[in-house]
Amino acid sequence: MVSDLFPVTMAGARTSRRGIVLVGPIDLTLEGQGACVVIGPNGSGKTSFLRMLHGAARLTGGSITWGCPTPEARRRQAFVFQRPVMLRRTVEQNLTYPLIVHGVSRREAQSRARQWAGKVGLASMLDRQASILSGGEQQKLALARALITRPKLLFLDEPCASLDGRATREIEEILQSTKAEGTRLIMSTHDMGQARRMADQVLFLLRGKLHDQGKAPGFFDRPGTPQARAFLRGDIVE
Ligand SMILES: Nc1ncnc2c1ncn2[C@@H]1O[C@H](COP(=O)(O)OP(=O)(O)OP(=O)(O)O)[C@@H](O)[C@H]1O
Repeated sequence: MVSDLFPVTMAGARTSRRGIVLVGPIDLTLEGQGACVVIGPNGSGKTSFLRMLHGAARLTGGSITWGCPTPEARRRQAFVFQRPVMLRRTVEQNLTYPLIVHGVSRREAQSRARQWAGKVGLASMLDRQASILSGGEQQKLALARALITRPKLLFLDEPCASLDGRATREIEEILQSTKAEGTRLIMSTHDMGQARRMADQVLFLLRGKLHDQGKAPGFFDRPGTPQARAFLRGDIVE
């Protein structure tokens, strides 16, 4: 039996760089369902929070405890960055690569690559160089490349930054069906429309601390702190 990743518990968790705390200490337990959306002003620590939880930023204090051993938890997570890094290869090769690295046969990898390219609307672009795709197409490829490994948890850092309305909607549709299939999403966004559309749970970061949190949609109507209220109104919060 495969044990569950969740709940994950952060106890005094923090990450620092050259002695400066980027985010933390954070005390928080996350359960395994739905989309958790991380919001907050620029520099409040959203990216650092995601990276710390994923293990991409070193924990410099406190602990993070998964429902299963940490190496197993990390194997079952994927991370989509704000500016996806593409292999200088075709769309198909970008999709087959993570599978082949995990020991999947080339034939099986190609079949799954075609299936995933179809799911994200890139079926006609399999032979195209990934580097010449548009921003929206690259972000869809990055999503498919993350999802093709069937992660239980997907981190997304501003997945729709600099995308237009249509590309944003397409990405959100993929994320909604990913969520419906049981993958936990933890994502940051500056787009409060997107936060409202996507969130089951909201974390509001301010100056590297978890300042407020709540379930959606209630959080958006009744944030618990004046700072969260001001941020949601669009006021400058520092
Ligand atoms: N590698 C690093 N070295 C030093 N400081 C860093 C590093 N990465 C982030 N920081 C600092 O940590 C703080 C939090 O940054 P982070 O990128 O996590 O915030 P954010 O909420 O994601 O910001 P944004 O909304 O602008 O993307 C900022 O003050 C940033 O300058």
